[in-house]
Amino acid sequence: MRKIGIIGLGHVGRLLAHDLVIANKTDQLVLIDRDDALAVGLKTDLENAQTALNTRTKIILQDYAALRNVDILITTFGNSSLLKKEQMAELIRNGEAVREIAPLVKQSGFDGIVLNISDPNEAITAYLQQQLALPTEQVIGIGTTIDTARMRQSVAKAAELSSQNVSGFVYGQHNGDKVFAWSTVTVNGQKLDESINGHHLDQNQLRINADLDNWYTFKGLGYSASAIVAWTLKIISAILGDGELSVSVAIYQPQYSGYVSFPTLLNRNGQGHPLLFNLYPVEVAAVKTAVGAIQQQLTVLQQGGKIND
Ligand SMILES: NC(=O)c1ccc[n+]([C@@H]2O[C@H](COP(=O)([O-])OP(=O)(O)OC[C@H]3O[C@@H](n4cnc5c(N)ncnc54)[C@H](O)[C@@H]3O)[C@@H](O)[C@H]2O)c1
Repeated sequence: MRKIGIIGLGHVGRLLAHDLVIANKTDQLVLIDRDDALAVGLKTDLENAQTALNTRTKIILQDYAALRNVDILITTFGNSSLLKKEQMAELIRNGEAVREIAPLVKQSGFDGIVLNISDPNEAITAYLQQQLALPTEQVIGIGTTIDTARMRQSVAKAAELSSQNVSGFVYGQHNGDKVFAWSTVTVNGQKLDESINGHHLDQNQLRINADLDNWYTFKGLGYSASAIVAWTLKIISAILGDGELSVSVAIYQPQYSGYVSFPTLLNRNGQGHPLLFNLYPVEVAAVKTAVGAIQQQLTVLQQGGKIND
């Protein structure tokens, strides 16, 4: 039996719940939010939706104890409207949410895989791992998955190809010290310093275009959900046993003694092997800078940062 939990039923959590039910990706779904009316509304809507389906997902509401035998717990708590003010504005609030949620998850006896979406992603993932006291392999964050997808799409558009032809990764810190590791990027096996499909690609412009996608999404919608949910579903499939997936996710990287977004092979056990590329020295230095920035945020969280506004 497949069982998934979601904590936080805002834009991301509720779209994810919808897709899991519609595509029959789980047998049981535990839904939790601090807003009772929102949780009840979502459960009712999803149960009504199932009248049009030939499949059935059992929905369990607001019950931390039901997380005991969950395979994957997706954390999507937060307040994404704060991002309009400042990219790291959720740090303190989401730190408080971790301190509220973690004892309840622990008490349930949960021993599955945590996939954290909440931001600032790497620091909140690291803090969740510490507060849940689970092995690092079991606690991963979505990290720079979307940044990587946007980078590949930016390269693909410039080369007039589909993004399936592009490989390579963004390392570091989602929405912060992102490291576009151009040394890892290839288009059908060709490095970017060669002419690609008749185009000479400018890395600065590629980066600007990738970042612009984020800007347009937030300016128009005020949040982002579709891309993150699509990649979360791909990761869930890999963890539930459909094979292995290489993504740039927030993992504990012993080489850097901390959590950082790093290309990794995900499989049934959660974090599989980190993928080790020969980065340019400037890229290694940038990853170290990102690790330092993530560690600073983690220190704020560990010191019990409080909201003073
Ligand atoms: N890493 C990425 O690429 C990426 C992309 C999109 C969103 N995000 C992040 O994901 C998180 C969710 O985004 P969203 O747009 O759905 O946010 P949202 O503000 O729409 O919803 C957050 C939900 O979390 C709930 N919540 C807050 N604290 C809680 C707690 N202690 N216990 C239970 N529920 C709690 C709120 O009631 C709300 O329903 C945010 O942190 C956002 O920044 C990350």
